[in-house]
Amino acid sequence: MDFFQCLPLDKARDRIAGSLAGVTVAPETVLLIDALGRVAAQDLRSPEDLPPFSRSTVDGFAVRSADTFGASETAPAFFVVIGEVFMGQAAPMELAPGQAVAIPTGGMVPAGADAVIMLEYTEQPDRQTLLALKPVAPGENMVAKGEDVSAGRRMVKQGQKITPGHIGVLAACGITEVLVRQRVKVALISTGDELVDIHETVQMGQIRDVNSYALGAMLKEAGCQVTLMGIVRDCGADFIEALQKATKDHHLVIISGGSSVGARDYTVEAINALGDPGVLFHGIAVKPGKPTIFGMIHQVPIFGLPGHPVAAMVVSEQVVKPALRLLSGQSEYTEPYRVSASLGRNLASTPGRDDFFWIRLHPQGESYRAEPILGKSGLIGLITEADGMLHIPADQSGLYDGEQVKIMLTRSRE
Ligand SMILES: Nc1nc2c(c(=O)[nH]1)N[C@H]1C(S)=C(S)[C@@H](COP(=O)(O)OP(=O)(O)OC[C@H]3O[C@@H](n4cnc5c(N)ncnc54)[C@H](O)[C@@H]3O)O[C@H]1N2
Ligand code: MOO
Repeated sequence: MDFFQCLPLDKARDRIAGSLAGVTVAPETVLLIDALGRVAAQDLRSPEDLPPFSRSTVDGFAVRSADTFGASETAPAFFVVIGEVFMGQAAPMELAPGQAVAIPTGGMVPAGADAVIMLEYTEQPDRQTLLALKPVAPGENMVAKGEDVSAGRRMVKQGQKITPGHIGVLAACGITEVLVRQRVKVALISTGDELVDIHETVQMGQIRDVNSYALGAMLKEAGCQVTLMGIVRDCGADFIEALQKATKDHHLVIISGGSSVGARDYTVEAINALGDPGVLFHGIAVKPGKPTIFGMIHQVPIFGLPGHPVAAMVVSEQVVKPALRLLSGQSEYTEPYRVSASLGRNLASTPGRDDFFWIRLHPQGESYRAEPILGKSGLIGLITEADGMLHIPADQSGLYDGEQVKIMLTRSRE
């Protein structure tokens, strides 16, 4: 396979999606608190109304709203206070016209009442008498039974990533365990005779293995269970053994380095040797990231990423992450958050190739100025400055200084 026959990015993504159709990690049950960030393996519907009874949202008096009609400071509405609701207890009384009940924030609104008047808009000449100094509308200052979530409503959709909000609503319904997809188990292999692990001392000519750590961190952030398989020397037999081991216990394998055409490049041969269908493409029309490899060894997708760390990170973001979403059963593709910005300089791009630029955002008035971080793809130091990425699609030949662009955020400013 000739890697200079580069596949367009959209075709590469389609080929990956086609290969992963029906390949999804198995479900497992986890405790609610451990479900954060996991992908729901089933729809979750509320077994009950939330709140299960009407509740006050203020400290005040539960009343019939009609009884407060026309009330004002000069002509207050009169009520007889028939009792008090206590926090955490059922309200046993039923309000008749002209009656009011003292109620705390969160207390159960008694039968017959349809609104709560805030304490500060009332006066109590004595314990039994209440003056309402302004009217309240039906439903004011209270949450009706089932108003938050009605029984049977879908709270989480199968394939959705579970957020703190989902956890909250599930807790409110008393759901203690959730069926989610397993974390995608990813094995990372770095290749290259020049690489040493970060714990070792580097000799002249050697460099530390950046990709295992940078890619491992990206994948962990994406919710994967990551195994660093370490560095494999550029030798056919060792490499095949490492890859075989990785495919046995993982859902996805990433190899970095050894993807371009060269005497030491065993990745393609090894993937083809280990099982069908083998390599499905080698080379994508993307900069950086051209020498990317994708293959499947039986049901396990294998990515060969460029050795240059920054290029490997771009490909991870743009190509590996969509594959992870499919593997983890995520039903919806949510575009990464983008912010509008004005481009800070002219940027040339080659038509027929998708270009990605790392961007630093500078606040400018109500918006941002996008400053491209330009440098060779081997320079990892650049990326620490980046807030996001700019994509120039294959059908464009560049952008001008001052043009409005959309930046995909790769980090949040907290
Ligand atoms: N004649 C050509 N040479 C190259 C081309 C080309 O089109 N024609 N493409 C260049 C591009 S672009 C890239 S990217 C690299 C891809 O090469 P490989 O994927 O085979 O990777 P290596 O040769 O093993 O490494 C490239 C570079 O990255 C460093 N590296 C590798 N792994 C790591 C790691 N884990 N941590 C840190 N740095 C790593 C490695 O030392 C090399 O400097 O090919 C170009 N060549
Ligand atoms: O394609 Mo290389 O991956 O530009 O750095």
